[in-house]
Amino acid sequence: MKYSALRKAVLDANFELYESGLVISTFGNVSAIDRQNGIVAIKPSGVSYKAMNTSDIVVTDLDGTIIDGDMRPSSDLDTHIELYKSFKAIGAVVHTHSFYATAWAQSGRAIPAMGTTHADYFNGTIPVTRQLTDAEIRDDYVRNTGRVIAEALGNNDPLAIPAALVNDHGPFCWGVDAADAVHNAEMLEAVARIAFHSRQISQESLEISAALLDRHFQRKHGKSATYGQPARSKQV
Ligand SMILES: O=C(CO)[C@@H](O)[C@H](O)COP(=O)(O)O
Repeated sequence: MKYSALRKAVLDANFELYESGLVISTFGNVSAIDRQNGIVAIKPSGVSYKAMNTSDIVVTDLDGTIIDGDMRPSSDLDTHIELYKSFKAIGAVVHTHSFYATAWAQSGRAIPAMGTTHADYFNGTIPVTRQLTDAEIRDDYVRNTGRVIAEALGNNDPLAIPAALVNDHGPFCWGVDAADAVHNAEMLEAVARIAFHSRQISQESLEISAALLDRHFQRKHGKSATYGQPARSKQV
């Protein structure tokens, strides 16, 4: 089978996503990009995770044209492709409807860095996008979803804040490869849950100091990492 290594990595990441409990039914999807060959491998649309196998993973070019595979690619393909074009350092994209992150997204609220758990994985506020206009929903909706994510990240390093909450919809995460992107989706859901309950307890919006944010993020992902952690921003 062609593109078997990329397909297998994407299949395994989709299985991990399902086993993590971040998705139910056919919600969500994982893709990865091979930038050298200009191809994307993505979950097929509407297929049960339990029934998926390597040959079901659909391979497209960066225009979204299917180059190998018998099934329809995920309905979110154009969002994934838009993120690959906007964020050159990422190697994979994950979309979920995980409960807490989706609740923050549907509420139109960004998740501020309320504590060190957040700071360990996200170097600042996890942004929420603006709502799409009726025209953006009518024309090129899926690609426009990717555009408002890139807009919400602004000048932030996408590997330092590897997630965004799409208003009215749900979270998109990314990483250097499919396993990293799924891990970031798991960390996002944990942070979203802690943030929800922290705000319920405190009845106000909390935010840690820039010094504490930087200390925690840098010690896990910065150049001075002492734990031998791979630098998250390795190029793909
Ligand atoms: O966001 C949505 C639906 O709201 C989609 O992500 C579905 O959750 C999964 O669609 P497929 O990947 O099966 O096409």
